[in-house]
Amino acid sequence: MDAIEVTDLRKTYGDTHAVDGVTFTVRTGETFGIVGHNGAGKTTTVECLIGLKRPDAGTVRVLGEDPARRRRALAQRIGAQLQESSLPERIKVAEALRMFATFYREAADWRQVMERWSLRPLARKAFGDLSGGQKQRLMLALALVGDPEVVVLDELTTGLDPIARRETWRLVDDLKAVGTTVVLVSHYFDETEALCDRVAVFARGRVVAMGTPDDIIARTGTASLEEAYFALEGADR
Ligand SMILES: Nc1ncnc2c1ncn2[C@@H]1O[C@H](COP(=O)(O)OP(=O)(O)OP(=O)(O)O)[C@@H](O)[C@H]1O
Repeated sequence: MDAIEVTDLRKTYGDTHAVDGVTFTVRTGETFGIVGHNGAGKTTTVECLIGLKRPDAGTVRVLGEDPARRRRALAQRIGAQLQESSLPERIKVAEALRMFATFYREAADWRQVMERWSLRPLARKAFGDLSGGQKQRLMLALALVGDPEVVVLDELTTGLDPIARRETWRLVDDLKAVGTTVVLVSHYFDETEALCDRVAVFARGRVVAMGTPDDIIARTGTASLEEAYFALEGADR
């Protein structure tokens, strides 16, 4: 069974067709990229995947369930690191991990998660005192403490310096290695190209290309996913 099936998804805000007939599937164990520029409909799509938004039309199935109806049950099986997600400034790293573990019926051992994501030296540090990269590492660990089958990462490395970005990429590679299904939302084409098995390129609420980064690059006769995007985006207008 595919981990995620999205068919003809539509979501409108007033006159804005934020998501305008999007179809894709994510295979179990795959790292799937949703890439596109600001306002392309990426976040709205993932909000529908995790049940935060209800589609106007189309169907969404995550692990065989409808997130709009089964959000609470699915929350036990999906880990999400969302754009601009945050924590209280004073909460300590270990405290946050311990607290998040209580949200899940079958959580991972939070101490092991802390160890695995190299957070032990920061255990007693307050969230507000962490660097951008450390905060991101903690948010990623929190998304994983429920031992999820599917992980959704939205704009994982926005605002990070190049070193912290590369470090975060390695963490995503580690996730892939243990067979977790990952949906990676990004407006960085290099990141998507480096990390994802397959990619859906979004523009103006629609998928303008889908496939492995190599396929999309070859099909468009370009040298990178970013160049491919501009070629497709121009052709789509
Ligand atoms: N709650 C809302 N009310 C009105 N319009 C919205 C709302 N949420 C999103 N939109 C609009 O829908 C479109 C798609 O937004 P969305 O956030 O899904 O795009 P995105 O690809 O994730 O962009 P970004 O990379 O900037 O986060 C945009 O034009 C946005 O302004």
